[in-house]
Amino acid sequence: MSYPKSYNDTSSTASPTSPGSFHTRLPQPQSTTTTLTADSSSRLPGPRSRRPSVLTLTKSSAFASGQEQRPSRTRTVSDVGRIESSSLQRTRVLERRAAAAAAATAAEVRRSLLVDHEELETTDSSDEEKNTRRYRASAPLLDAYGVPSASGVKTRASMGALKYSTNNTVVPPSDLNQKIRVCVRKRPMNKKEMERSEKDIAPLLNTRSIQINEPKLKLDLTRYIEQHTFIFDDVFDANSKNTSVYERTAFPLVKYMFEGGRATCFAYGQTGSGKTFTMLDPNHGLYVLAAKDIFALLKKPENEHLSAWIGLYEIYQGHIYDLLNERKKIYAREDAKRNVIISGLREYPIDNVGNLIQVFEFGSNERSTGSTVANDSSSRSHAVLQILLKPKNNRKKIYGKLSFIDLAGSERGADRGETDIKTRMEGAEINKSLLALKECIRALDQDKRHTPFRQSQLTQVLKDSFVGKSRTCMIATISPGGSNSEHTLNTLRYADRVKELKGAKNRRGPATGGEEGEGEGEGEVEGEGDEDEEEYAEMDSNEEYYSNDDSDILDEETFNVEEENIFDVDFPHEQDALIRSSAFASPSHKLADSSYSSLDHQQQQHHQLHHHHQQQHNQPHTQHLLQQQFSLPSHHHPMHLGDGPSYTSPRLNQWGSTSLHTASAPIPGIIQFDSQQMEEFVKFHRAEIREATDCTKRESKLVANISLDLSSNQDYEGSSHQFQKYLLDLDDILERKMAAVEALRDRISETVSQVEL
Ligand SMILES: Nc1ncnc2c1ncn2[C@@H]1O[C@H](COP(=O)(O)OP(=O)(O)OP(=O)(O)O)[C@@H](O)[C@H]1O
Repeated sequence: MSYPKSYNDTSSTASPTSPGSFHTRLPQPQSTTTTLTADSSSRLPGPRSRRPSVLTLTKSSAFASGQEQRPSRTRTVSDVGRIESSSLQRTRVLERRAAAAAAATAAEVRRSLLVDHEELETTDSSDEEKNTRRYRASAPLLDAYGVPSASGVKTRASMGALKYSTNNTVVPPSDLNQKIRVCVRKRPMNKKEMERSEKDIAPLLNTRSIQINEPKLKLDLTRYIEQHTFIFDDVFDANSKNTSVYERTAFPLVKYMFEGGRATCFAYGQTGSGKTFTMLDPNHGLYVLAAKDIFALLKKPENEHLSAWIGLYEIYQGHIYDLLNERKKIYAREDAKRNVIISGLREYPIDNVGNLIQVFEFGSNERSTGSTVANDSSSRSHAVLQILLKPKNNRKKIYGKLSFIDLAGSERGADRGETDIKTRMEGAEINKSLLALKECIRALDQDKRHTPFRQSQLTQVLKDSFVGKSRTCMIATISPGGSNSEHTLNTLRYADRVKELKGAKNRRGPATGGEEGEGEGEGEVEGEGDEDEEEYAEMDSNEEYYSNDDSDILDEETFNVEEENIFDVDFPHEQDALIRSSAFASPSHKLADSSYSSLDHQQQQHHQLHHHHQQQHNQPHTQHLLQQQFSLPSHHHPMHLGDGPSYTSPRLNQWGSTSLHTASAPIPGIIQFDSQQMEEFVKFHRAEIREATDCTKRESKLVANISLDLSSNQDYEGSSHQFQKYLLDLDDILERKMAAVEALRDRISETVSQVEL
């Protein structure tokens, strides 16, 4: 097992068993202390002295070498007590100093781990000996409990970055009323794993953090362990019962449902990691425990007007099938108030747990399962059990809703042992929908204006669990065995990405409502159109924007397609100004299209930039024009500001005092750009960056999709067709990108040509 560098550093100076190791762990003084003697040590002021270890060594070595020149005196009986008490005192002083020094060292370690990111980053790659994963510099600052402080979150804070400090620390329980909670459940070792004598690689550090000891192999085939530590809202150990998992996951959602909310509890994880066991086990799955509470709550006088209904369906290969109605194919649609309705879904009124279990068991026999390497009865579909609360006098109205989702396994096709096309297609579809789900949760947690519900059937049917008055609890299930380490890490990273965005949200300031996460435009009552709903419609017409991705293929670390663009964030007003600007639409670049004003801004920009591209052959080449314009003696060239007088630098006037040059006092050879001209150029440049960035995003999605298609499509003709389409799309994107760059270059020449030298 390896430890973070700083830990090693602090403990490596002496073997724990060596004499004086207690002292030698203390920070060493800069200078040597050979002049110190035992006598002088006792005169040292306590708090400032940090030299006991050296003192001890110095003293003994001095005695040993006979250099000590103290006058000898015979010990008397009266000395005994004095000596003992002084040595006791000295021991106490040393202990106090050691404790203070250890605390200082720990603080130093903590600081170096959490604050000095640069140092961490640089040691990361080189420090192979430590074999401990370093995390991104975006790690949040931690409070005393190792929990990120809201103010300290710098960027997209990875909860996984909370490291090292969590070991054996008591952490406060997380808030049960958060809009999104992410928990982890570890299952016990199964028979096969025990037979293989696999090690448990996922020890819990406390109730909220878990460590993964990933077995790795160096190039020279030496084995080593890489440690990863994650923090979540709750982490449940292998011996946790479903009841304790329920208390902190689904139970708060049940209460919320009775407040009129829509809630979703879903399990995500590798095949065989315990999703079905956790969610839908007929004896003690969370849905059974929830049902008990729901029926108990329904008996309360204040809920007498409500009744419970259940529906059970699966999403398989992008289609929805009613499991309580002979797998009839059904469809998701929206009602007039934009509530998601599973049209044709058979719902059963239920008033006791026995009935519920009976109905559920009947339905789950219909579910699509298959055998995988890891699980003999693996779910090949997402199963959704929805419990609706409806007013007794109005069956059509939904008061509250709780969905339990048992997702299909999250691992890669190859790992599922998918050999035939059907199974591979299933796997591809599963991966797409899981990525879509993650994107929706992210968008939800960030209160993004657009949530990509249309990306998959899964997110589409869950839309109303995401918008408005909604809450979500994700339970990431993991297997503890070493053979699953890669999947376990993938699962935890997926969960971590969902969780980490809470940091981004918190950074924008606390919620203003009574409950956490409900202050930002939430709390709408059932059926009321909210902002998200309106935007949902808006995004419907723009499906192209949300192409499908596959989490195994799209490298999100490298390119996060949902990341905010700093250029949009910092200067949101500029785009409008740019479009309205007459300078932007200069005669040569105005759109001939009469529908110009009805195009959205992005399209307008695209058209303008594209138009530039088409016109480039009629225009003098930028470089040529620049050469013409800037064909000045070198000391007058604007690129050689150091050689000539600086436009803004202070200059001595005739009386020897300094004066600033202004535009009204032109300097020979320096182009006098109009301030408006400069501003507009910068805006244009920003537009070009946006366009290029958008193109790059599209490229990234395109390559993700083709990778997915190629890996899941075994039909040669189909693949060629997909590939051809990919090439055409790529060509379009590249043309747009080049048009943007060319337009910018044209703009440079245009700007330069408009000024007088
Ligand atoms: N916490 C647990 N305690 C005891 N047994 C468990 C636990 N979790 C899972 N198991 C057992 O592990 C096996 C696999 O679990 P389960 O079928 O729930 O996995 P899964 O994640 O739903 O798999 P798939 O994605 O393939 O459907 C089952 O036999 C189940 O009883």
